Amino acid sequence: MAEATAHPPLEIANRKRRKYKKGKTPKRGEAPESDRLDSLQWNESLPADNPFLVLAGSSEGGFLSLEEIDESEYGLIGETPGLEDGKKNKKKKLGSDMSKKRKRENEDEVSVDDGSCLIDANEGETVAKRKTKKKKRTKKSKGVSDESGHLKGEPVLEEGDKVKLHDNLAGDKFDEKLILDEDDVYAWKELRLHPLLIKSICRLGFKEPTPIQKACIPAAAHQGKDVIGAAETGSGKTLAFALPILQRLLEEREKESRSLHEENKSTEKSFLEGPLRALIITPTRELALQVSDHLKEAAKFLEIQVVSIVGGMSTEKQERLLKRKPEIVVGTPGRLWELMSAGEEHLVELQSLSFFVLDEADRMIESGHFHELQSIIDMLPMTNGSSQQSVKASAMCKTLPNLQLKKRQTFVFSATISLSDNFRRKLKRGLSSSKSSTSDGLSSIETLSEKAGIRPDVAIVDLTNAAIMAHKLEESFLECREEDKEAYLYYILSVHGQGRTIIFCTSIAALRRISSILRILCINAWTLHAQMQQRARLKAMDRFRGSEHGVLIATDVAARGLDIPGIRTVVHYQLPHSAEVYIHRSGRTARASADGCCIALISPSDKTKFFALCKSLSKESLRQFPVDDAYMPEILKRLSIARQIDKISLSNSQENVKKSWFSRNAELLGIEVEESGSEEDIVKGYKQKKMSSVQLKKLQQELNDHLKRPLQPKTFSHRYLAGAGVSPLIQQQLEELSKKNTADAKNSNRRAGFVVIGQDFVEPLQALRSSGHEVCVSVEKNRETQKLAETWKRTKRDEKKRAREKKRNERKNRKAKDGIR
Ligand SMILES: Nc1ncnc2c1ncn2[C@@H]1O[C@H](COP(=O)(O)OP(=O)(O)OP(=O)(O)O)[C@@H](O)[C@H]1O
Repeated sequence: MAEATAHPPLEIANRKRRKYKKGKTPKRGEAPESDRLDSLQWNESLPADNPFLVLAGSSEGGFLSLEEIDESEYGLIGETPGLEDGKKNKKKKLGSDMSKKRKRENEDEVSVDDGSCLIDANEGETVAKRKTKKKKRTKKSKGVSDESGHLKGEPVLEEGDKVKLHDNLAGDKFDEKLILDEDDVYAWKELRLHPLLIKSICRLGFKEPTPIQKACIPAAAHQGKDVIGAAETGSGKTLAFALPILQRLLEEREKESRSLHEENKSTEKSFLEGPLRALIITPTRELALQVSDHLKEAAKFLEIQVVSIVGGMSTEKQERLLKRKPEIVVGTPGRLWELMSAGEEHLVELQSLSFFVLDEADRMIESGHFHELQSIIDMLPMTNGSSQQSVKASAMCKTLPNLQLKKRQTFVFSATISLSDNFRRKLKRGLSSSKSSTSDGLSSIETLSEKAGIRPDVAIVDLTNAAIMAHKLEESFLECREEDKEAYLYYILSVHGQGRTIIFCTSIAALRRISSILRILCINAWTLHAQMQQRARLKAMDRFRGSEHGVLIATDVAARGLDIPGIRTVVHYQLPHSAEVYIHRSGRTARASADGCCIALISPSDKTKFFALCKSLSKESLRQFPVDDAYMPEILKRLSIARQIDKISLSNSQENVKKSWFSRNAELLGIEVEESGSEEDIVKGYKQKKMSSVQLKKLQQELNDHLKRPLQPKTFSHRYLAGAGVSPLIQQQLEELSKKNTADAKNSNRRAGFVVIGQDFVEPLQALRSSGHEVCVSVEKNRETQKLAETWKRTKRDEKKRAREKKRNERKNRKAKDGIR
């Protein structure tokens, strides 16, 4: 059954994302022996005082676009106790909930911008009231989404609120389905969280706190301490700072309503609107939106507004949202500072700010937005200010109960924070309180923490393990020539393309190129980079989230914090700028309790960088990603056609852009444009255009023919319908067809026509586990091996020399003896 194209199952296969065909066999461009890692030479150009060991950030440019330049700096100073494996992950649900929500928000531009959330803790009548109010408000600010159109509710918290809240936990009011019972989340009990928070946790299905949550929540929520927290990627750091914030806000409300009750004052008070209590800053927009979603999920049963303030979205809408006085604001430094410097009331009245959070703190200090962050920090009231200052603060905040004028807590979190002993000692001694204190040799993250007002009794929770990477992550590399990277990427996606994959590039140019090639090859890939409109960025993220085997090609804008369930593979198409970025990029997979793998594509020019990276992460060996070379001829054939198509399409579109620019400008100037050049040139131009369009059609047809057939290894026998890379569904259909064919053959006394042999897709992680082998990547060891090899060669050379001399001497002696005779 060689002509498989005629078969209906294969017709189905053709409609699938990946298309296959057996093709001719051009030779795979093998990397020269000298380029292979096994024979890697210590590159003398790597200086003894390795520049990659210095973690330095550029000081110019935009925050996002800076992640898309072609320079690298590696180096991590890590010291760390192990991280327990103690988390159970139900994040899929959360992830899909969030994704659905974002989808809803995306449908309405306004709601995306808004990102505010009202979490309702009131009884039925209040809900009714709120509904009417909501209608009014929606009328006022046309187009505001349901979620962000939250209205001021009127909760009545009285004596015995706790009991009421417990009743809420019983679930009579909320018809929300909880994944877990209160009994299932017993492990959370010791953290003494508010019952409504426990209910949210039941809803999220998180059976037990992760180690970072266990360590941070008591210190932050009950001891009122500042926290510097470091733990591996995907370990639940967001809730580690979010839960203490919500806990304290809830406790304060209860106390306040109790004291109002004691004073026999009306306890009918809205907690929805109030001064800003928590300001959370993240380095990227997507992360800010994700963190605010996460907070909303955690605060599902509370009456707390969370608003996200990020760039790329309507400022007016965000101002409107801030007028509702949300207690929690999550944002990026650029837009926050833009609004603050314009005097946005809610953002500049910071006397009652109780929480200041820097998520992915080490990223904040690296580039352009540091100045904006610094300006925001300068606006914050001092945490350990004099009593005079407190008096001033109290005077300014007449509306605030004393309760809320407590000292501010600062949380600094990341997966890659390393604090010097000097800083730890300094913390013990007590930091100087002045904001103008200059860095006395402290690294920037330390200066930042100090300036943000970290107090001396800060809880430092460092749970990063010695390897720093997520413990269920399997790292690997694939060595190839620069020009073969596209082929190997296609190999990974087509032979092993199971689950979601993120491909990281450092430059937007590379991202554009590979996304165009992959699209021509019918692999539907979405892109994410800083030059995209925010709307398009969110759309790409949503589509990627919604596609089970989706492919996202991203710059380092997506490297930090993004939590998308089901990412099985991370491909480092280009190596990142620093070891930190490598850790964060790789951490998009193997999150919470899931596993995953990352593959770094290493060309000869990447080796120096790669060695430096391995050295700074203390890696001596790494697994080589296994490649079945038998697939490469067909892959290279497809790729060669795709490149030709890409080239023609690119030059056509460039021509069109040029033309449209010219005619547009001519139109603006009111000039009539005539075809330039001689008649001969014009005819030649038309001919060329026609030729290129004919060629394009021909190439497209040729590629379609290749893609119609399953991707098969060169050794594949035509007697079989299916080879590797056939999805389980197609495999099953082919087997049924085969059975039918065999039965028909029996009935008509013919020999059975075909046999089906195939295999399910093997995802990269499985392939790596089954046949990836360890290769030494330590520069020192490579140097030692090289020395040994050189010594061995020298010994051999000497031995040969000695043998030759011996022979020569023997010959001489023989001749001398013969002469004497
Ligand atoms: N106690 C828990 N049990 C199970 N899953 C949890 C728990 N806490 C958080 N999660 C889930 O784990 C995932 C990762 O959490 P989060 O995004 O907070 O990680 P992170 O440590 O901030 O990662 P990164 O360093 O990459 O930013 C999320 O999907 C979250 O819902």
